[in-house]
Amino acid sequence: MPKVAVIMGSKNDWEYMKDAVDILKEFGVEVEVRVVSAHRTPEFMMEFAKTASQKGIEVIIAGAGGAAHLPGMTASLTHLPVIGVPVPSKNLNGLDSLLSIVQMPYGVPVATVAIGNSKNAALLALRILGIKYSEIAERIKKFMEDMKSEVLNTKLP
Ligand SMILES: Nc1c(C(=O)O)ncn1[C@@H]1O[C@H](COP(=O)(O)O)[C@@H](O)[C@H]1O
Repeated sequence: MPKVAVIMGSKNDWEYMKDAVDILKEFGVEVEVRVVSAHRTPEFMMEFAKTASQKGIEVIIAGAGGAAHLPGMTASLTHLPVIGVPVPSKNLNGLDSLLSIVQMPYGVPVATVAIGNSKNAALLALRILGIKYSEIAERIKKFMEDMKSEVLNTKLP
């Protein structure tokens, strides 16, 4: 069974990260969900990132707000693909989170989605898994077809 980790810097990020977990589960993916913080639990973050692959995790989605170091630090400690979700912050509405996550130096990529868009993080993780798991690729294709039909059949007043 494919396995994805969804980690976040604080329990307060859950409201933004929940959608990713729901979508992954809907597609039959096993999800490990945890609060992990590069700032508040640095040793645990290191252990989590270093052992993720051995535990069968294939993609990591990391959400964080403000000085959002979690996705980048995680990516520096594992070869697995890391998708960063900039969580909306109180004072700067997530622009700080976005810039913290997206501006990674050469050699340590983090695939960054839009502010608060954990749904796209899940869909990107599924596309990555689809390379290995053909049933997931087929479901993503169907999802795209359904979305297309919905848009084409939209009736405006
Ligand atoms: N950005 C990070 C990291 C990290 O990057 O390691 N750890 C916590 N945080 C963020 O701090 C914000 C406020 O957290 P609290 O609401 O718990 O004070 C959250 O959005 C969290 O992601």
